[in-house]
Amino acid sequence: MKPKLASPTLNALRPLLPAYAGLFALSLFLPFLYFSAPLFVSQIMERVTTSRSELTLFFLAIIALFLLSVHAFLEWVRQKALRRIGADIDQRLGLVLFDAMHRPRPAAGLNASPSTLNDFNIVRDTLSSTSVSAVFDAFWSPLFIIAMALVHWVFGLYALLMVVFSAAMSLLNAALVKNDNERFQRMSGKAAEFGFAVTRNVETVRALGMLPRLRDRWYDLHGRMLGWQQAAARPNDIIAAVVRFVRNAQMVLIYVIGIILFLQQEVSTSVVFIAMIVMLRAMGPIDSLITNWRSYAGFASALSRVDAILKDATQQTNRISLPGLSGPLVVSRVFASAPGGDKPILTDVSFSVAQGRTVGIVGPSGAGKSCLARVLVGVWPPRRGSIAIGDHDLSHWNEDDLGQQMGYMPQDVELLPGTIAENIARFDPKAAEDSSGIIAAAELAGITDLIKLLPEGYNTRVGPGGHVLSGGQRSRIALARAVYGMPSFIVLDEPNSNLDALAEQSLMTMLQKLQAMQSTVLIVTHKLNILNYCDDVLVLNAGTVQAFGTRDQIVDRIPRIRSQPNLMVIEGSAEGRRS
Ligand SMILES: Nc1ncnc2c1ncn2[C@@H]1O[C@H](COP(=O)(O)OP(=O)(O)OP(=O)(O)O)[C@@H](O)[C@H]1O
Repeated sequence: MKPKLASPTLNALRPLLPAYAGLFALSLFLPFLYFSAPLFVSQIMERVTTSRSELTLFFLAIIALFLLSVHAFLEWVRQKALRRIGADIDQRLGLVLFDAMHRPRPAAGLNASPSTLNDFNIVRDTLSSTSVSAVFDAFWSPLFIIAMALVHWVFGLYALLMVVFSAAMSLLNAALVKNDNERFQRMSGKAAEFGFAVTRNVETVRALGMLPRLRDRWYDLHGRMLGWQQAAARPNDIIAAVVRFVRNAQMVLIYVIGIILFLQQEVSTSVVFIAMIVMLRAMGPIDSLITNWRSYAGFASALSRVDAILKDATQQTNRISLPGLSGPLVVSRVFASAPGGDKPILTDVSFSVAQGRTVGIVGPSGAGKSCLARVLVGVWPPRRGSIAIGDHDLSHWNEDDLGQQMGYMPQDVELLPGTIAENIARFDPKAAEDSSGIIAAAELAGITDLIKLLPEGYNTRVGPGGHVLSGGQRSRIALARAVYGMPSFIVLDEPNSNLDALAEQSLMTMLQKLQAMQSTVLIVTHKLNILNYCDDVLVLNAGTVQAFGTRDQIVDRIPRIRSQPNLMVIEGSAEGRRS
């Protein structure tokens, strides 16, 4: 069995090893071809200048041009291979990463940021760019040193000393800038996220006169980021200057060594010339590794962030797809907190709902109602306890299959970039051929009149650059999206908070139709009129079930529910709670 690498990203790219091996083999020929031009010059100096033969010059030129064209061709093949490797990396990891970014991960929650895709671009580009060929070329530096030693051992020793010096400088540089560079990367992410949050909330920011303060705060983060970048660059600049000086000086020194050897009649002048060229070739790749340290450091930190996202990515694909959702909902002893958080939000929540019943979930702000809604639809996995529909625990389902059989409307509705039809159909490509499901969902949600008023009806585009919908219009389209496919299990989180009286009436009609269709519906609400359309009521307070029972039982037992339009704290025992 092949040993597993610590990096899940590199593990996933293992099948590309033969491609890299091919690239390495190709890189094997290139160093030899580097010698074409210097050999041509030395041959001219040795043969043509003494024989004065133009024919020799002509043949030497033909050979040199042929070798140079082979060199150019192999370089082109190498670039093409690298580009193909880049496309392959994208194919292998692009979808997996996008998927993993949007799934909850037990250890870290859902904390992928928009810059994660940028990190992936850095990883892909580095692994398919000249950064790779530079490493391969550097691998051949010892060959050049041997070549120099074959010419004369003094040249070999000198080249070896130079390579060791440059490598030591490179390692020293990496060690000196490591911490500052990591701080720079972290601060760069923070500044970008802060700027992104301000851009997203620009209207509130301007309306409340917050722009100057937020600008200053962003500039503070930005300034700190630049500070760490400069701190990381400082040792690098000094080392780069030293390396540059040594690089320039080494040409002088090799000439001095060469001429001394020439004076001692140990080598010819053309050999000194070749030694100088070979020296350049030996040092070139190592110099470029040192100069490119920033891109290698950027690659390492981008790789570690992509690795963190991919670590738990395999869990989802292992789950099986189960048959359709049907049967009672049984929530038993559920404890939950936000993904990646420790603070308990739901504590020991248990209740069961027979199929086809409509349950109103009420309770004061911060009681955990939205958290319960998220747990019920599986986007927040419970810490402990189980949620089952029929005979199946929801945690055993494949998340995507489960989602397609459920309806969910979140508290803050945001539609995705696309048409109204695509949003209602949850971007199901089959809906483009058969729109009956979209129309049925729109009719059930009572939004056909609303759609008729839109500039291009179902084909109206929403999202950046598209038609701007009002909050109420968005909520109503999200309702149609929730009932698309006539799911038998639906969770609606404050569906009527943005609705006018007419739209609220459509919602009530929809609830009645869903009851007739035997769909189980759970509605989080602050507006108590909706309870008239519920069979059961669950009262949540401070993350625990305070009361659960039939509507009449609960509403009669807690008179304050009726009298308070905005339910604050509901008093009463948890009697009548089913578990
Ligand atoms: N994404 C989150 N990360 C961490 N904590 C969260 C998150 N969302 C909610 N909480 C916390 O969970 C608790 C319950 O929040 P929740 O949104 O479920 O309340 P709610 O009953 O729906 O309130 P409201 O009626 O105001 O919508 C709150 O204390 C909140 O701070």
